[in-house]
Amino acid sequence: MNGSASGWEKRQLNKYFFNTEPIPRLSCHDPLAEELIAQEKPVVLTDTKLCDSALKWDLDYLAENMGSEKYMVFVSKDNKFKYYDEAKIRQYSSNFIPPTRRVDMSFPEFVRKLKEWKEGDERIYLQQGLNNTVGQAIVMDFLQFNWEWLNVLQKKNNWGPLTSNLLLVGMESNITPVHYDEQQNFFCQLVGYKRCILFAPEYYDRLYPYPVYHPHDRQSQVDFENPDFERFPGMTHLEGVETVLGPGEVLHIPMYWWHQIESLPNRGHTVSVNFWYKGGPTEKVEHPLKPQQKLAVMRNIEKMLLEALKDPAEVGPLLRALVIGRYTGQVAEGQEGKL
Ligand SMILES: O=C(O)CCC(=O)C(=O)O
Ligand SMILES: [Fe+2]
Repeated sequence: MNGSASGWEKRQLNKYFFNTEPIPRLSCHDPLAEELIAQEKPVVLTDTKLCDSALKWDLDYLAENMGSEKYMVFVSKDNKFKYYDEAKIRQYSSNFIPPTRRVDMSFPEFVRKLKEWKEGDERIYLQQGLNNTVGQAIVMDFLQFNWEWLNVLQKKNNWGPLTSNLLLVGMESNITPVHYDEQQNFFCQLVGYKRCILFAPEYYDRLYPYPVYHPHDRQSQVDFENPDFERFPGMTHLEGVETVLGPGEVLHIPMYWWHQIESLPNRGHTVSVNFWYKGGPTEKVEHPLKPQQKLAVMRNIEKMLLEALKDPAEVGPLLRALVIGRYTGQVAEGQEGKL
């Protein structure tokens, strides 16, 4: 993979400890592209014209047309912006220290901060769902998205409704650490370049997700830049797929696929917009279940246990008592599973 012609070079990419294969890059008219989407596999579509009307959404255009509403901007001391659920902090984790801080600001204020930024300052990342407060020009651009193409795919794949379009405006080198989402995603790059590293849902246990009650639910506990192999030995077996997404390109991130997204260093800021769709209803369940179906089952079991026990600290001992020596080859030591 050498994208120097399209504006980036391989040596700009962080070196990680796992191998990756390139994600297929196809025309949206190629039948294989639709096949991959139907099979819930990632694919880069190079010519959807999905957001061509938004390729002009640079900082000045957005500052002028986003309206005067305040937008969600995350502030980080380093280049990582790990998501956390504010409601889950209130519910269970009063001692949780958020790794980033949310500051709401108007778009012109955000752009001013971006332009004034210098090495050593805190980094910023705007992440805001598009809503009806945006100005008329943005509404017009939005209406010109290639909805026809999207609607056909949504129907073909039996997806649920579009739930939101997240607008992401980031600084070069910003990283959204590895996590999975519970929705289907068409991720559309508008300005600048993003490296997208994905892992299949079967890597669930090798990426060590936080427990569901935790504010970092759906995020991996693993840090690719500082991997702790003693604590997370399964990561040594990771194999990913990746691509660098440029303006006008769309990446399908299937539901439950792990992804880490990095704005390339030294290539300027980035603007992206995503399309999140609810997954389709499961029609006929076939066994063995697919990894993503097992993952959904595990999430439900975890949530039910928490609902019953009320205390996250009680979930682990109960699960250990249920499993060790009964569903595992290990002999129970009699204290592992203290209820
Ligand atoms: O672009 C990013 O930084 C993160 C995007 C993401 O995780 C998503 O669209 O699901
Ligand atoms: Fe995501």
